[in-house]
Amino acid sequence: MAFSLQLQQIFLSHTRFCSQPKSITNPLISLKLPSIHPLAFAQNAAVSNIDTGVAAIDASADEVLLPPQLKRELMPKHVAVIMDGNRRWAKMRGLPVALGYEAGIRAVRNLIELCGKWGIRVLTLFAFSSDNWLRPKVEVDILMSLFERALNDELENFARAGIQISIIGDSSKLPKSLQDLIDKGINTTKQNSRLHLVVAVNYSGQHDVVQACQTIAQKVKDGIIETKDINSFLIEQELQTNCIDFPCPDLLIRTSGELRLSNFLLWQLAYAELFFSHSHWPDFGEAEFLEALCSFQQRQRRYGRQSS
Ligand SMILES: CC(C)=CCC/C(C)=C/CC/C(C)=C/COP(=O)(O)OP(=O)(O)O
Repeated sequence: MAFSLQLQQIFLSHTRFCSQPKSITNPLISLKLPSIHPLAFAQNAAVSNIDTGVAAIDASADEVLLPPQLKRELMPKHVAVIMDGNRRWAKMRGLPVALGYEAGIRAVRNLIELCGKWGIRVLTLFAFSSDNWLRPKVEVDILMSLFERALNDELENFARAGIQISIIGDSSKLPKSLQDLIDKGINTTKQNSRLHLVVAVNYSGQHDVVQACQTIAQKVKDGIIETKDINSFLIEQELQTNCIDFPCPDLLIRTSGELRLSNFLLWQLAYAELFFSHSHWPDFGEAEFLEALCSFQQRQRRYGRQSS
């Protein structure tokens, strides 16, 4: 993608903030160019616009329709969401759990549309944690069939709306029909660049770090890299989010009043701003998203620097 190349060129021209060599033929980074670490920007006033995402969204700036409360230059590039409270929403209404999840999927559709309209580049949704297998089988089955139906219903719309889909997590444990549909979705949307929708299914943030460590340890053992080469950029490239141009969320939203991360994107959330909403996920609509974004735009992101 053009904007990703542009950012990576900027990154490569600001090498003093990274300890590893930046040649793209270097074996350390041969598979994928390094992603942009927030610290690289935070320490360099010359590229401070990139810190706020301006350069990144210029490519589609004409199509971005923001409400007056939001400033384009302060929009997050990557928003991640823990969509909590679907069952509670259903129980409060005396409805079966399945209807809570169906309402949750309507809220997902709405949020995807808003992200596309407001120029957010990446939306990562925590749809199913690897701990969720511990739920009653009937509930897991409901969720799996709802994922499948939703994906099936939306695939054509994604293609039309320029949405790329990726999955993080271990999808090999999902029903085969869902795995096939996911493969189809990834293939048919891979050229799209308006919004990258990343769905975490059977995902564990701790496991992601463990598998990255295992891959890196193997590279050391095979003599591809030395222990002293291991740094945060190298680790980030081995995480499952290495498929995303902006792997670290700027903003994490969790609904339903719970104040925890629940094993979601543990490495990638290091510098994210956190927003906790009291709404249950099915009630999280435009007004609630706007509130989260306004709150985000009032934050001073310092990455450890002193306040200005
Ligand atoms: C295609 C796609 C991305 C679909 C997403 C569907 C969706 C809303 C999934 C949320 C799944 C989930 C396990 C939520 C957390 O608790 P909870 O909401 O089950 O229940 P709680 O009220 O007990 O917190």
